[in-house]
Amino acid sequence: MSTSVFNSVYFARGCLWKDEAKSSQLGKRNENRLYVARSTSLSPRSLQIRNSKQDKDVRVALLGGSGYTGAEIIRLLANHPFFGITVMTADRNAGKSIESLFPHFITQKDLPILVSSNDAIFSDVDAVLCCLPHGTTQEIIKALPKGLKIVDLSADFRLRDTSEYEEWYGQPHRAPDLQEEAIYGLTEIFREEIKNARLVANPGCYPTSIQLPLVPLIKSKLIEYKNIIIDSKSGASGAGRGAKVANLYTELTEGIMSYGVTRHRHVPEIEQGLSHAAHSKVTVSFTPHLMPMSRGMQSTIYVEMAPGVTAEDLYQQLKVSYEDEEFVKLLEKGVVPRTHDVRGSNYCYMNVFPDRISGRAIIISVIDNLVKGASGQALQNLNIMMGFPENTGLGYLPLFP
Ligand SMILES: NC(=O)C1=CN([C@@H]2O[C@H](COP(=O)(O)OP(=O)(O)OC[C@H]3O[C@@H](n4cnc5c(N)ncnc54)[C@H](OP(=O)(O)O)[C@@H]3O)[C@@H](O)[C@H]2O)C=CC1
Ligand SMILES: CC(=O)N[C@@H](CCC(=O)OP(=O)(O)O)C(=O)O
Repeated sequence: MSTSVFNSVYFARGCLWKDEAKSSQLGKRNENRLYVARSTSLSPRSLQIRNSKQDKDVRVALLGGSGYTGAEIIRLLANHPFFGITVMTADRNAGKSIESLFPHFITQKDLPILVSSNDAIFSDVDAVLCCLPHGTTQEIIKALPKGLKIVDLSADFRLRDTSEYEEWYGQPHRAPDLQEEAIYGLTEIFREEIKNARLVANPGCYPTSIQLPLVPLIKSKLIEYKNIIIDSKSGASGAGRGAKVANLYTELTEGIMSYGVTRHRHVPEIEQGLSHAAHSKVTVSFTPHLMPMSRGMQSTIYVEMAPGVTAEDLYQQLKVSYEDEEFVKLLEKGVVPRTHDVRGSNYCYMNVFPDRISGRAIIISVIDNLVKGASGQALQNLNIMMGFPENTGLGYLPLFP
């Protein structure tokens, strides 16, 4: 296709050049247009998916590029027209190239070499995506130059009460001042606050799959705040790439395993979000399970409805709450959400079912733990913080089968 034909095809489809995109109403919700970077000569080379800064406007430092969520950021950013990775860190893997750790990135030759956090230089960086283990992140973010936009995927800035952090994470909070300014990044619920945030605490994967259906139902007082029972299941990538016996093939395959029973560290995060929605204390029973699959997450939630409320009322409320949302989808009545159907995408699919027991309902929600549960939601948030339409670069359809 010649350049002029290519351009006219794109213009005909309503695409904007990137400076038009930036000066249009930035951060506008559910903008479905496709944005393309300006390119004066469109050779096959210039059409290859690329990751480094090159023509891209926002220079991103990716901390923890050698982990699973870091790799997912790299995959998603390959198609992002405005964000390019200019700095990438690792710990044990510092000094290596990304393709030596992830051979599926062999085409991404222009990505920087992984360096240790101490050797990373942030002078030419606009934004930071922090994909490090919880407990390491507060010190590292504290030392970053002011003025950078930061999305932290770890749990280090999610709990507003620093004593609660200490109780559940077993160490004192090392950046309480930063905690005060951190905004909780459950995009569909805190979009307005995220727009002006400097530091966003990206939610945990379980809390994302649980709060998305429950927050609107709690806000509208359709369900009781007690007796909420949550049974969640995660693929093994949720535990990261580090070697652990529990993640060996032999330990995972042909079975499921409950863990963190009664004391999983996501409980305070889930209760914080639900209590904020209720304006009073909400407690939940939560049990996560490790499943023999690489990615995907399902939360099955059992609730007691307020007097006189039916499952149809819950369904209608979720329909209203999410009808304009691009990434949260209430399925047709009776259709069971499956992890298969969101795999590799930034979607959360959900549905509500009347329980056989009167007065109760069962809600099922599914996400991909690495996308809406981590890196996809992080990019959705960074898009908003940098003034781009929040779906930019996130137009991945689910990967099935
Ligand atoms: N996996 C998931 O589904 C989700 C994860 N999260 C959170 O995102 C964060 C990253 O998770 P994930 O990618 O799965 O984890 P991984 O274990 O796969 O990756 C961790 C990354 O951090 C680096 N790292 C490890 N220790 C240190 C340290 N002390 N100082 C600096 N860098 C270090 C690792 O480098 P190296 O490879 O060199 O050791 C690696 O790049 C975690 O906080 C996790 O809880 C949130 C939602 C979902
Ligand atoms: C399967 C598995 O191990 N999952 C992780 C949760 C992943 C996640 O969202 O955790 P963060 O709070 O660390 O971001 C866990 O249970 O600890």
